[in-house]
Amino acid sequence: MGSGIRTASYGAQESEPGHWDYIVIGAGSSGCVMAEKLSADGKSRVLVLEAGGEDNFWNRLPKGVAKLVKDPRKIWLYQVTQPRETGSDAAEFWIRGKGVGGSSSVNGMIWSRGEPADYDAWESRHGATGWNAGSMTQALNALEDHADGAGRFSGSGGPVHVDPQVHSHPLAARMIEAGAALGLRPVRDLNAQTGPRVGLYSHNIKRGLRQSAAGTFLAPARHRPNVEVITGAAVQRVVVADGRASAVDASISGRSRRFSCAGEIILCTGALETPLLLQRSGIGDGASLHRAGVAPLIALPDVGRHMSEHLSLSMPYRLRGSGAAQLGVHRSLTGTGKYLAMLRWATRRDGIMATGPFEVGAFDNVHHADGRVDAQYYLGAYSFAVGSDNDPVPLDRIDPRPGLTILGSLLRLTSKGSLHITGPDAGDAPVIEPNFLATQHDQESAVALVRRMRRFVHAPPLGRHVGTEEVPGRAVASDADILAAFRRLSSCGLHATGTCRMGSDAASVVDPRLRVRGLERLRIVDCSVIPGHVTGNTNAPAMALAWRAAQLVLDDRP
Ligand SMILES: Cc1cc2nc3c(=O)[nH]c(=O)nc-3n(C[C@H](O)[C@H](O)[C@H](O)COP(=O)(O)OP(=O)(O)OC[C@H]3O[C@@H](n4cnc5c(N)ncnc54)[C@H](O)[C@@H]3O)c2cc1C
Repeated sequence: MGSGIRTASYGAQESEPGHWDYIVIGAGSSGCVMAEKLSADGKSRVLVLEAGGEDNFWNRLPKGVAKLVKDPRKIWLYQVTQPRETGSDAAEFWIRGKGVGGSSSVNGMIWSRGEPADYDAWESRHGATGWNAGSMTQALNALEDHADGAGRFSGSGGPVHVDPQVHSHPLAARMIEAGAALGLRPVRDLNAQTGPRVGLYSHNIKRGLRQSAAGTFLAPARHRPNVEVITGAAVQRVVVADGRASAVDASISGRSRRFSCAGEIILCTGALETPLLLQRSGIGDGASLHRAGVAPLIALPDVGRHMSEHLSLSMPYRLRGSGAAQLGVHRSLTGTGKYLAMLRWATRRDGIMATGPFEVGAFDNVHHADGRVDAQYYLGAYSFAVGSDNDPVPLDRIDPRPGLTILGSLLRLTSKGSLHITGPDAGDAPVIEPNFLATQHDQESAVALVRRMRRFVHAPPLGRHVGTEEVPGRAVASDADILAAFRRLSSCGLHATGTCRMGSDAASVVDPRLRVRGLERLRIVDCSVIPGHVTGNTNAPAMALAWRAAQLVLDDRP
């Protein structure tokens, strides 16, 4: 093996018959939107290849998220290779949704649109021509069927039902008042405003059921005669011939199959998998590919670089005082209360089981000098059994005692991470280096966030109910101690972006029409192309990105 290049162990290749105009790889938030939009006029044949399986009951029950995030059939587990502290073990795992709907089928269902200034920066700072507040607002509005109707930042009649008031509880009003006491603007709909604000989260939940990308977009599309969806099809690599993407090799039930494409191949495998899939296909940094035993075909060194994440710390508190037991939702999430809550959901499709992990949310500025939002809070009226890993939301370990959780996320970190393959096979574990808290700015932001969360929970009228802080604990008080605790106990925000960033510069991985540079007929449409910050959750932006991208693809149809 003098060249150092290993041949991936795909076994014998069987060619699949079929003449596809588009092959969409990955049926997640963006992939399902692409499949629906590209097939809608019936003129193109669309094949969707998804590594995971079909939805089940737990995907549809909103609180089913507790089971899903522990089920290896429903999630991908990516082991982070870089330890949080020098000398400690690398023990962190990142999860992503697996199966139709992708991460939208296992996520917290918080519908968060990001801020218009985020999208304007994609265009003005990152060269993503055409991607700005105007075009993304248009796409987001088109997606929505908002319970309050159409507005400047809401749509009506679209496929995704958005409800700004899914579920409330006795502590929620006090949480919102505490945020207001801190200077955050109390709002009915967190998406209708920008800037520091507090309110109930909007959710993509309809009549008590999760609205995943699979149910909303793929289900109607797959009944069309021009659409085929194959689940259990893990794509190993894109085949490049004569300067264009011509086919994909997928493993199905242990057999390797080749699917040829007459038109375009569209990667929608998410911000972690898409750069790895490109690298396995020989697209990336030449030296790094060579080290991994893959023959370099297209030199694109930024594949797998510039990874942004939202870094989060979950802080559980005990509730105190005589009325504490009535305030929290712990009784509906544990013991017999849980069964009663399930019964209520089964008969009325409402209550605590009909919502995600957190009801109350807020956006804040904790450190950036420009005053724009750089932090997000998630508040729940329960706490959980604390483990050494400080699992952010272990919904299977709810503490039966009254509690409260505030989870804070840093949204505009300046540290960038990377990921790359170590071998040619999909089974070769990648190297993942988030590089969290590498800059002074990010370190100061982490300390500011913890101090601000403490002020939040102790602000009136919430403060009088709040007792012991369980993580990191009141003894952690100096800046140095808070930073050390944050480094050790924080978790990724499940919002990775930027690993195949779009831009107008030659070093960007895709151009603003999302075409991979250096070859024809390969596009990327998922969170990996997002070039700048999203100051909020990433499901709605991923769907909006695909909504607009599908139109770009159709505009280029021969
Ligand atoms: C547990 C969790 C909770 C979250 N909570 C929220 C929330 O409340 N609100 C919010 O807005 N965002 C949330 N997010 C983030 C959001 O859901 C994701 O950012 C978004 O869904 C990503 O969309 P995507 O299309 O880029 O990728 P995904 O939706 O992850 O889709 C990728 C798809 O590709 C498939 N795939 C991967 N590799 C292959 C392969 N080799 N071959 C074939 N198929 C493959 C996967 O199985 C998956 O179906 C959460 C994410 C997670 C994981």
